Amino acid sequence: MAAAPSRKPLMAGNWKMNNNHLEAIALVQKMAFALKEADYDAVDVAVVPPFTAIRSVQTLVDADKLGIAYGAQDVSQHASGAYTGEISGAMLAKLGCTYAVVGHSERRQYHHEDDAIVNAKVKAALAAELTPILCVGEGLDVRKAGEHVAHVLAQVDGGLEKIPAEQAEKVVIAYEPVWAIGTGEVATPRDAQEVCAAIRARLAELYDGDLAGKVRILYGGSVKGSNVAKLMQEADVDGALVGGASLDPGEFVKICRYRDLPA
Ligand SMILES: O=C[C@H](O)COP(=O)(O)O
Repeated sequence: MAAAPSRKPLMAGNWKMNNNHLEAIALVQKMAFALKEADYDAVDVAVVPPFTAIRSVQTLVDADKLGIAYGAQDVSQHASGAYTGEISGAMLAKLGCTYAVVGHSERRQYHHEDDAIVNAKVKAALAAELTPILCVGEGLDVRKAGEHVAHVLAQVDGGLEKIPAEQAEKVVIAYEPVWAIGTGEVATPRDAQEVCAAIRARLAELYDGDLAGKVRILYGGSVKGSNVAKLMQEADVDGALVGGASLDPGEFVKICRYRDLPA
């Protein structure tokens, strides 16, 4: 069963530390050339370039009135001040960013971001009216121990701590099992659905009303044109956070058009 019609799928390409600002322009131009109105009607399309390319992407998107949204790969937990190297939510909002990825496993692993920092970053993004894409996911050891659901739900609890419902409903959650990131080893649709459904059930416990039904939950980890259609058939998978495949415009457009692909 596919995602509920009330949740428009989101396909977001996280470029990670790839593409300078000139390469970014070329990539977005190629995507924009291929994507048609019907594609944007069917899915929200976003690119997440490195900070240094955001201004160039903004200029292109504005000049050509493109339907592609964009965001940042991280955001500071602080609003302003003496934080060398940090980029604030307000700065990103001023650049027209819609999204800020928060708590990506690479930030958690290489920059020691724990749930408290991730929670502060989610709050900072929301305060700047950015949509946080809150990343959660277990490592291989946790999965092998059968503790993946509990691990991910603890990250959801931590990331959303003290965030009121009117703010939480704007958050996008990305389930990215660490063992599937950049490895070519995609989670099975069943694995993805198990955890995405558990996340939605947790949202229903944390928040009243239909919030859980509104929040988009993405899957990320080795998503490609060859596996996206099957993943998107799952009821609680509302899109994908795509790494490597988003660097190839043809492949990313294929992912955005998953409906045309055989499942
Ligand atoms: O943010 C994206 C994820 O880390 C997935 O990366 P990947 O598609 O290269 O596995």
